[in-house]
Amino acid sequence: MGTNAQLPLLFPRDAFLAIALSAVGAHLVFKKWEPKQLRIVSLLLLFVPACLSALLVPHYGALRGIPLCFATYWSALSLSILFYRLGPLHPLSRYPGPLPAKVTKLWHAWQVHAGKQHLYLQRLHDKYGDIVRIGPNEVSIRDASCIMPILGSQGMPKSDMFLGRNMWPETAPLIGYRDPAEHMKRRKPWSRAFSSAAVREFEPIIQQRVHQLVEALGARQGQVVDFAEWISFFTYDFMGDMVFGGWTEMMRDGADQGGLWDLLRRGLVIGAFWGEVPWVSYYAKKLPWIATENKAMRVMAFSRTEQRYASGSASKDLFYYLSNEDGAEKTSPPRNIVIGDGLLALVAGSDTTATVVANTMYELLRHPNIFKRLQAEVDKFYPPGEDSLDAKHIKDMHYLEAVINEGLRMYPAVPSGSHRAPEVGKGGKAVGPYFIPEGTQTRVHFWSIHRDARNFSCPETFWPERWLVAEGVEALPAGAPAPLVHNANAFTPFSFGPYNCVGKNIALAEMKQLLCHLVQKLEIRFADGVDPETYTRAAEDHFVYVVGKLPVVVRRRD
Ligand code: HEM
Repeated sequence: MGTNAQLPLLFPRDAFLAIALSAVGAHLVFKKWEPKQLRIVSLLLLFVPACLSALLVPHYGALRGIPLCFATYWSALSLSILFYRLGPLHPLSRYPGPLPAKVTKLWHAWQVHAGKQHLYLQRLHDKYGDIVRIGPNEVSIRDASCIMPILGSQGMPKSDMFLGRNMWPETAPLIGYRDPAEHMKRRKPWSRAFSSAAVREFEPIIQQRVHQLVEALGARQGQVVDFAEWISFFTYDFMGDMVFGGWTEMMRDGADQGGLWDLLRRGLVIGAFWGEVPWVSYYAKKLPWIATENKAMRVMAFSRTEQRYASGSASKDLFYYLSNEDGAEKTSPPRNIVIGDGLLALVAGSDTTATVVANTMYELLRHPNIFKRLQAEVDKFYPPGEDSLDAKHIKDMHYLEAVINEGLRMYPAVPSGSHRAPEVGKGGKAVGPYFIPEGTQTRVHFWSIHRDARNFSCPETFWPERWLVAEGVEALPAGAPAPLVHNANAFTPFSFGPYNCVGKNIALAEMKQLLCHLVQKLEIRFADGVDPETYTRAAEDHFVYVVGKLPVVVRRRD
């Protein structure tokens, strides 16, 4: 009996084979169910090989048998994954892309973390074509005909990218809702808040904050100021007013004294990384230092929300709609949802608008003739003495609109788009000339589409006139490339379809008012010795396009 107990279950060769086959089995489990729970992952990666060691210990003893078993199991698992991802059986095998990206999503996540994702993806599209495999289960698309089938109402729902980005799953904000019906329901108060009528209610806040910015810059005339920083001060102060009826006073202080900015920006960078590899975030969020950082942000958001609940509505700010103070819904949403959405508005509305205005100003400063033409239009509608804070002429200012459109075209605030994925259980979706298999993260790369000569003539040139020519407002100037290529359907800075930017109306109103008043009141030039290219080089794509310093000198015009 004692002798039988020591008999090995299998000969060494069969034992190794059994271990390798078990690893392939584990791969199939990971592939089919994508388990994230630590208990199940540990079971598959640690417990199973630990048990299988029993097959080798009788041959090699515990000291060699256990490590040998683990090495065999993990190697077989890695090889199984590698061969599948690179092999012809993978559903994305027909799509080209860089080898490391096909092997692991960590490759692309690293590019995202480095902040140059927008340029990296543009290079990939130039090299591989309109569809590129940028992860084992992910593609990027640069084909304007795919915008509607991917992003439109019959398109794809959101992917799990936002599960990774979201700091606290229990306070999922609107942007993270994957279920189309839930998303539509949750978007209703936002749509009420940003209807054309409601946006007019925000005009006095815009005017007051625009006036404050121009005064603050005017008070610093002759000094070097970082225009990009001041625009961010402005957008944060404005969004604080618009969302919560008041929060920050960065323009008054000339600084982010509460440290809100740093906290949110760090969240943006790490969130962009996690969005690429949601399973990493699942574990990372449990790490003590990340948990502490999350907590700081949460405490800040909670305290502001509590204050706003306590003070009630002095005006119809966004909170008024989000918390159902307008009484449009039968039941009010729980506080955690309101907190999540309030914070989303602050982040989604501040950095995006700031980045577009800073980039547009950068191009205006590089093209003094365009700046002059804009100034001439502003002076025509708002001659000296006329209050350019009164929005009455803005709708007639076609050149202002063209300048802003051109800024949005060249510098979409979300350059690399947000992810979608075919509906679960449908097997995949045909999108233009492509078939996207189920489980494939899919993005439309706005940056590349906006800078594609098939969509826009001279795509790398800041040329606002293109918008006027395209609308028939003026003729194509002599010497311009004819015919004008202008694919309006390819212009999607606010995305497209049911998940598009809900704040588009307010963002446009804010940017027009701001640029109009700035140009009426101030002369602006690059500070001496500034190399404008440094500004473009410093820009980074962390889901939102983040700009560097833009040192300028201003002079009052009156
Ligand atoms: C120039 C300024 C802005 C640009 C270029 C911009 C662009 C975008 C883009 C590209 C998306 C992603 C849509 C998608 O997933 O397909 C988005 C979403 C969103 N934006 Fe904006 N945005 C801007 C300003 C604002 C403002 C001022 C607000 C106001 C709070 C705002 C609120 C939102 C929200 C809540 C979402 C999520 C919508 C949803 O999931 O239903 N954005 N934005």
